Amino acid sequence: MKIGQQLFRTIWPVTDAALPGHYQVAIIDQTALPHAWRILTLNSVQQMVDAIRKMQVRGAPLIGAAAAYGLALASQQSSTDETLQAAASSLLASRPTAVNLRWAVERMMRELLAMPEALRCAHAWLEASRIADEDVRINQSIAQHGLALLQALAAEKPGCLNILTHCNAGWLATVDWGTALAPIYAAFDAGMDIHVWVDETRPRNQGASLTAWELQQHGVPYKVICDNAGGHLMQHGQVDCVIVGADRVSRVGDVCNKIGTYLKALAAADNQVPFYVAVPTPTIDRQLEDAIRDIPIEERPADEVHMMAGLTSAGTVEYVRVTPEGSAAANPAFDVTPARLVTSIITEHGCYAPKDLHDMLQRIDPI
Ligand SMILES: CSC[C@H]1O[C@H](OP(=O)(O)O)[C@H](O)[C@@H]1O
Repeated sequence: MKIGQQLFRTIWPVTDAALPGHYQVAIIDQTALPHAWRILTLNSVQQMVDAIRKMQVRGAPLIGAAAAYGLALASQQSSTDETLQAAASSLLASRPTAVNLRWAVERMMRELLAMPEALRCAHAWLEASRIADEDVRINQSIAQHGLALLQALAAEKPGCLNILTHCNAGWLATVDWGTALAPIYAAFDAGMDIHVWVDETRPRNQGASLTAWELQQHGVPYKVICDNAGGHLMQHGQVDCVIVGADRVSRVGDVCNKIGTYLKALAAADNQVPFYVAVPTPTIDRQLEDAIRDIPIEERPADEVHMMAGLTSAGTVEYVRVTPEGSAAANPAFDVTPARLVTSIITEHGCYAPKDLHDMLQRIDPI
């Protein structure tokens, strides 16, 4: 994505000046946005695990690519089965919900363990870059399929198309272009009259801090709203559709996404507002039977509920407590929206009603 005069992805390999022939991995530190732009260079799989766990790098497709690069960093130290297995286990344990991370680790390990140790390091960097490049192509395709949906909605109503989105499923959550925001960028770039309601998305505020920043950088009109305002706006005809991302989707179209998505889907159903989910096929878990029962929902630290970060008048970022000392807090990071509440799933292969997703999956080869 273009930031100022420069094109960026969210993750990329850089040559290690101190070690010719070695690479580091550069990421945008998403915990610094929107108040600071900070690039981190990672030198080891442990540093990648820490960055994923701290959500310096986040978003289902992006943590898949990050895990792939994490294995490339590990193979730079040693390419033995033991080293790679240990690295894979650490990466898988970093965040349990987004299936992309498991998908990327399994794909990398299938490739690497099948070849001689001497060839593994070079191939790891190549395969990680392939995963990153595929993500970009997938999201560009999601953008076009989603654009057609938005154009069909706009054809039915005069004036501005109001789209609500939850959390951040923009280019920051992927290698580039995003998933839920990809059709929005495509619509804006095509000259459509659109406006985006941006759910702040407590407790980490990925909407208020990341989606708002992305849309501002691109010039897309938006308003940040508190998470509880969406239902009211839908009741008053101010939302023409909802588009969200996903962290794991079952083959029948149950959607696991950031906490609060389910409540938006309920409000959308109650107000006949189309509810779209943008899903690259690596986010679909073909083995998943019962999403509510079987998807591991990450429980994140209680401090994410107790504390909030903000910019002081002096221009420094400080954390403040918003709950009484000694309070307990629960912090499930995701919830599951049943397929019955999903209007259409936007994939790189086209848009599908949940009931048609399984047939599509039968026709395409997993990547
Ligand atoms: C296209 S990103 C999908 C998904 O990932 C985000 O989770 P997190 O910010 O915790 O990494 C969020 O649920 C997005 O909708």
